[in-house]
Amino acid sequence: MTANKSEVRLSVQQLRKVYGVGSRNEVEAVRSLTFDLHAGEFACLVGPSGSGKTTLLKCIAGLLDPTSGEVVLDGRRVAGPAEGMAVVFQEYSRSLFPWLSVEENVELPLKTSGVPKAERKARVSEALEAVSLSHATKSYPWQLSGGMQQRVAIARAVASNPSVLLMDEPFAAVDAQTRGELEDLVRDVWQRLNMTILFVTHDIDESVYLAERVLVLSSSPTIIQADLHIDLPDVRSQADTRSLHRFGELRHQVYEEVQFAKINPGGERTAAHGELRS
Ligand SMILES: Nc1ncnc2c1ncn2[C@@H]1O[C@H](COP(=O)(O)OP(=O)(O)OP(=O)(O)O)[C@@H](O)[C@H]1O
Repeated sequence: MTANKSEVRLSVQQLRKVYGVGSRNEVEAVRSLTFDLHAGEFACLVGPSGSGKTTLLKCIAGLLDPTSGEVVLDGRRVAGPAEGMAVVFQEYSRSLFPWLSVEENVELPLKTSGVPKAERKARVSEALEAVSLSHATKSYPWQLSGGMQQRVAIARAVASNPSVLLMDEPFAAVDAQTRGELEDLVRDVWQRLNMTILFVTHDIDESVYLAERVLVLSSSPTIIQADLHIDLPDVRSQADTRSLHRFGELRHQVYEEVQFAKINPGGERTAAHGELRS
């Protein structure tokens, strides 16, 4: 899908989510979240544990109804699992069917949505090539390493040609080296296929390395506490980018925001904390 960066792909407007409304166990998880994601953007969402990242992502994906506010994808209000959205979760082993081969796993959602066979084959092949798995199309998930399984899950999401790709801590369960490789792979896929990505992580370094923009969530009840532009060079590498002075500055800035978020539910700032830095 080609990206015109001025186009708003995803708009989250005053989204609020309260669990157990009216009950004794009522929890206001998300207070009021508003932000837009433009076509071709790569944004990371970070926040302390329990800050509502998963709740927000589920509301955006249409898997959970917000209490109020709305999510709009390509001009249409999201009111259930949205076709233009694909999600990659952390638990890759549970998201793949062990009795289907790699290519069958990637093809399945396209089959279900009635994409003609020739187009299906072309999209599966392009997606598997984008994640460097063209050599493993006939393998089964259980024959692959954890990192490779997650690449299959990414290929499946990419093959559906989504308007927005949502990723919920997708690399939290893999070892550090594989994680670095997958980070580079996602940036490569994002650039090659002109994707729009919203990536949730609790890892500050990962958010700075991956994104063009980092949204920091406050503690629950959640708001967007900071919206930071990541002005690192477009071409990134694990060794060089992470040793840039600017990388350290940005990491420090995000770290401070997350520390502030931990002790200030709702993201309220006193005059001493100053204005939001963005
Ligand atoms: N089904 C639920 N019922 C009631 N409260 C819930 C439910 N799911 C989440 N919460 C509460 O909503 C708040 C936000 O939770 P959520 O899991 O969205 O945060 P998170 O940032 O994804 O957490 P983590 O980083 O630990 O995965 C927490 O206070 C949590 O206890």
